[in-house]
This record gives sequence, C-alpha cells and structure tokens, in this order.
Amino acid sequence: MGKRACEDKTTDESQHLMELINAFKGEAFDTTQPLYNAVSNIICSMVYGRRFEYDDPEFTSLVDRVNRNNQIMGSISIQIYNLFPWLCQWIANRKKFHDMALATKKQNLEFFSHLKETLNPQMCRGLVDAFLVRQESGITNSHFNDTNLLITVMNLFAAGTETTATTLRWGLLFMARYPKIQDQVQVELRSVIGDRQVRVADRKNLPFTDAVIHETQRLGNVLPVAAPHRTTRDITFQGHFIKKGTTVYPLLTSVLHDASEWEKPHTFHPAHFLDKDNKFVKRDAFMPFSAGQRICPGESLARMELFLFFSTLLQHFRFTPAPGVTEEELDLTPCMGLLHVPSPHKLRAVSRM
Ligand code: HEM
Repeated sequence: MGKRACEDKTTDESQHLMELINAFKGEAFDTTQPLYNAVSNIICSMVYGRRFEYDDPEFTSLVDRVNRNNQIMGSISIQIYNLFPWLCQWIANRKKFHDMALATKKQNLEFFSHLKETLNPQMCRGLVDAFLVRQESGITNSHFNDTNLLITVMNLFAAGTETTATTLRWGLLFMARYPKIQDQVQVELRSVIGDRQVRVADRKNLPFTDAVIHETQRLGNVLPVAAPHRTTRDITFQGHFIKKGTTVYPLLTSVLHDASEWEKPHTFHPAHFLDKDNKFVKRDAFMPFSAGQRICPGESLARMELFLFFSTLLQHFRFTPAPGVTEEELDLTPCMGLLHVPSPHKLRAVSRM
C-alpha cells in the first residue's frame, strides 16, 4: 500500500474528483459524497483492479452501504446491543446492519465471479486477482479461502473509506474556517509546485502543507477509539492492575489532545508540527493510526491519499463557507458515532485556475 501504482491511481482519481467539484460551479455543496466517491474508488482500484464512474449504480450502492454500515455501527442502539447482546430482538438497527452486510456480500461474490472468469495469472489487476491466483495454485490448508477473501475485501472498504474521506472533509472545513492558514498552504503550493501535478516526492518540500494535514488528523481525531485489544500478560498500567486476557480499548483522543504533549491541544495549530526554522517535525504523540504491532495496516496508503487529494484540491480551489455563513459560524463540533465526523455543512469551492 502507498507505493507507486497507488500514487498513479490517486493522482488519476484526483482529476475525476476535481471535475466533480467543478460541476458545482462555485455553488455551496456538501463535501461528503464527492470525497467518499474518490476515496472508495482507490479501494476499488486496489481490490478489483478498476475504478468506477461516480454515477454507476453498482458503485453508488456499494459506497452507500459501506457508509451506512459505519453509521449504524456507531449508533447508540448498536452500542447498547454490544453491551447487552441478549437484547438483540429489540434492536432494529441490528437487522438493518445484517441486511446490508448480506447485500454487500452478494455484490462482492458477483464481482469475484466476473474476475475469476477473466483471470490472467500473468497480469494481476488487483488484490482479488492475486488472491485467486494463490487459491488456484492448489495449496491446501491455506488462509487463501473464499471466506477470507470476502472478509478481507469487506474490511478494506469498511476501514479504508470513511476514515480517509472524513479526514479530508475535516481538512477542507478547517481551511474554510481559518482562511489565513489556507492562504499559507496556497502560497507554499504555488511557489513549490505551480500548476503541475503534485507528487508524493514533493511532500518533503511542502512542510507547511504537511503540518496542516498532520494537524487536521490530530484535531479532527477521526477514530477516537482504536480497535479492541487483549492483554497478553498480567500488567500494572498507571497504577491499575490489568489481568492477562482483559479486553482493552485504547483511547487515541487521550494522546492526540493531551495537554502535556501539545502546546494548544484544542486549537487548530499547524505549528505543532514545525520547528523554529519552519521545518516539519514528527511528534511522538501523533498516533491517529494507533501504535504497536496492530497499527493500522493502511497507514501509508491513507497518508499518501491525504497528501495527494488535499494538496491537489487546495492547488485548484479556494474553499469558503456557504453564502450567508461567516467563517466563525462554521461548526467544528463533531457528530458522535464510531467516527468523529464533522457536523453537516456545505462549502464553496471557487476555482483558482
Ligand atoms: C486517515 C485514515 C485512517 C485512519 C485514521 C486509520 C486508523 C486506524 C486505527 C486507529 C486502527 C486500529 C488499530 C489498532 O488495532 O489499534 C485501524 C485499523 C485498521 N485499518 Fe486503518 N485507518 C485509516 C485508513 C485506512 C486505510 C486506507 C486502510 C486500508 C486500505 C485501513 C485498513 C485498516 C485495517 C484493515 C485495520 C484493522 C487491522 C487489524 O485488525 O489489525 N485503514 N486503522
């Protein structure tokens, strides 16, 4: 993930995303759908080996279900169900969740069967092809079975779409809310990149833009709670004894907003990631992808997508609040759920080219 082929797919997708945004002709729009489409297509390219047109019904239904699934997973009723599973028959969202998972499963099985019919082992189009080639090599007792293929693909969509798209939405919202910071990003992009396509290799020459993206992830805090883990031995942590085998939920917010680590923990302050010479600096407490052996496996892909999509959009558009809304009126309170998603809002994207 995050390698050259992914870079090319992302730069190609950013052109489609810009066309979509251009079609709003400077009118205010909800940023959700365009960003979900672009980010979902990266997963489609990686998994199925092809992108979809944004209005293809196969694609719209897939994107819509992945996102509704995540919303339902974060709903209060499903959280109650997770605590008290015996309540299952009274939880309406549980049925919705299962129905949608079944529809996603059915759709994926159709995609897989088409990919199987057209499989050329010499030319793998994506992850599914590579998996099928392993399956057909006749290895028995292997992890390359049908269930693992389906679950892997569904996991990549669930884990890799809303996280990245929501971070980008926070980034654009912060830019509209703090126009002076947006000015600085655009001045840097203009002087280092000009009109050409941004590449991953440019990141080291764009310290301010890089700092803004890191600060977006820190303050946006898209995934406040990492995946549940289990202690592998008895341990005493901060004075509390935790028995081996206990389920623990790492709270990433406690690090990303820790007042002993960050100079301005609750403010959008890109200087958190800049030294006195305005060079980019890494910070140990920056861990939106969690840490340790189970750190997010999509980190490098996500970081590449965030950089390329964000820089390309800022290079081409000026983001401002909808007419009649002042910058100060843009609400930065997140909606509660599994993910921290910005409250509903619209932005204008005015072409700079
Ligand atoms: C800004 C974007 C993203 C953020 C903030 C993020 C964050 C995280 C976090 C905090 C975890 C839990 C790690 C733990 O167990 O402690 C995780 C797990 C995971 N992420 Fe990401 N992620 C992002 C994008 C992606 C992308 C693009 C992919 C794949 C294409 C991906 C695939 C996964 C998978 C498969 C897991 C589960 C790993 C496991 O069970 O061990 N993520 N992610």
